[in-house]
Amino acid sequence: MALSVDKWVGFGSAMAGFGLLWSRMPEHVHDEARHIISSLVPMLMSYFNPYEQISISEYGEDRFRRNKMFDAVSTYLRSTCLDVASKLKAEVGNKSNDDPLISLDEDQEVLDNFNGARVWWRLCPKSTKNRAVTVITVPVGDSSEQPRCYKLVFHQRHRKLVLDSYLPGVVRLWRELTAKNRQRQLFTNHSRDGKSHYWINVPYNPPATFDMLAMDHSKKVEIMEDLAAFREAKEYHSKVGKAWKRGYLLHGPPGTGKSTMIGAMANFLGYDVYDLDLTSIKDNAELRKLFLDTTDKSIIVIEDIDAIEVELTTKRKGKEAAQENSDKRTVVEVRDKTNDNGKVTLSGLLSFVDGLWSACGSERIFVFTTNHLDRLDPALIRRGRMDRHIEMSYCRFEAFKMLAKSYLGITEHSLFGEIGQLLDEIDTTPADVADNLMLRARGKRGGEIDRLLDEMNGAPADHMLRVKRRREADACLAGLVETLKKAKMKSATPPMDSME
Ligand SMILES: Nc1ncnc2c1ncn2[C@@H]1O[C@H](COP(=O)(O)OP(=O)(O)OP(=O)(O)O)[C@@H](O)[C@H]1O
Ligand SMILES: [Mg+2]
Repeated sequence: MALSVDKWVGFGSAMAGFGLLWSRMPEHVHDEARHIISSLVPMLMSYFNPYEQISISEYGEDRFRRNKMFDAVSTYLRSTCLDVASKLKAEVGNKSNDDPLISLDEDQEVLDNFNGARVWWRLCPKSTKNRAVTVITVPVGDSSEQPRCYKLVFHQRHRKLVLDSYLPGVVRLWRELTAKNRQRQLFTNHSRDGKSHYWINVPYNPPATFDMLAMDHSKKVEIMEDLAAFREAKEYHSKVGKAWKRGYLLHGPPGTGKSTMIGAMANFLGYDVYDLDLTSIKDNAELRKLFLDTTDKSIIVIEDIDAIEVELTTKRKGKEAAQENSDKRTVVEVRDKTNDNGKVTLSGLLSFVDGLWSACGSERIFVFTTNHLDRLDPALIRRGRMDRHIEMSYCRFEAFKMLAKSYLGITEHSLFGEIGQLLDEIDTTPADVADNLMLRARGKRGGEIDRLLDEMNGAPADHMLRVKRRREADACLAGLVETLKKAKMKSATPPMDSME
């Protein structure tokens, strides 16, 4: 079929050439005859060549910009038509796995079916001339070298279907696949020579997922549902006239999983993360520039907002307010010395969260974290400003069971009862518990385990592995009980100065 389609298109070109020649016939040919024959040419052309063709060039008109339609077609063909092609090309992809990137080789033609219509695709190599007949072509510059291009051939009766449904479908699939396979990025603000600020980014693959986040189960499900609803709520937001953004305030003691939660959110939504360091930003104008440089589908994070807010509060309330709290005063004095004029102000920050500027950009999530909810300016935490306040709290038994499952792969153990009781009595962070569950405990008790395995030498490998895991879990949990008991004793002992 490849040949026959080419022939038809070639034949069409020949007929077009003939039409051109005919229109330049010498004067002596009778005018009327010339007119009749000229009008017959297009009819003959479409009779003999019922095929039409669309070219999609690799580069845009200016030769510098890639034509995204070309990339869309490459992705589409890679995912749908490779099975029927015999000439393929392999390259090393830019993903972290070793799977090569397979694509259609040049001059390989493939057939695709769409709603009963047959269409043919071919990747044409770079050439010095492009003689194909085109219905729609991506224009190319004056240079004699033509970039690579895809040619799509279809019967003229399918023209509407191809233009209105098939090609938009190709673009849609490309967008979906690109969004799915996209490498997430972590951005942070950086200043050049202490002057202008810009974002720098690195690939971001946070290991945390909601599955492994140790916290109250129903609270976790609620957050996941909230995020999922947000992602789908484009129409809702435009209907009620609200910017498509959401604010979360994560609060709780250090080591309770606030940063881990941000990673889990990014994984869940597939969004990029912008980690905004407010302390190094000069003024509101810089802050605005940075916000405007963020992309849609992103999480904008400001960690430890209380530390920054100290300064902002001071700006609003005057120095007396700062003197009430010695912690705060230290920060304020340093900041005041270094920044005399322009400052980032609370109102500047809030204008992006829910003020005038919040309408710039969409599908953004703001996450503020703090260890001290009580130190925040009421303007920042008033209802409606941050959509959700999420408390990350100390590790209790339910959270511990999640950690034991992720770290040790166990759901029950004879020490669980004692651990549950101890966790109810003392405030321990998930970070401390997780630290005890890491198999680093082998350092302490690994010798015993290795001796045991030596004795078992000759037993089936999977049995040995099971025993090894069990022993390691025993060691970690025993270590955790020891740590918790020590912490309990410490908290029960009155401090020295109170005994005086
Ligand atoms: N709720 C949790 N679930 C699972 N792991 C946790 C949890 N909390 C803490 N961890 C573990 O402890 C480490 C430290 O936690 P994380 O950095 O998220 O705490 P944080 O609340 O952000 O602390 P800080 O206030 O100091 O920034 C994490 O790498 C993670 O391994
Ligand atoms: Mg943190």
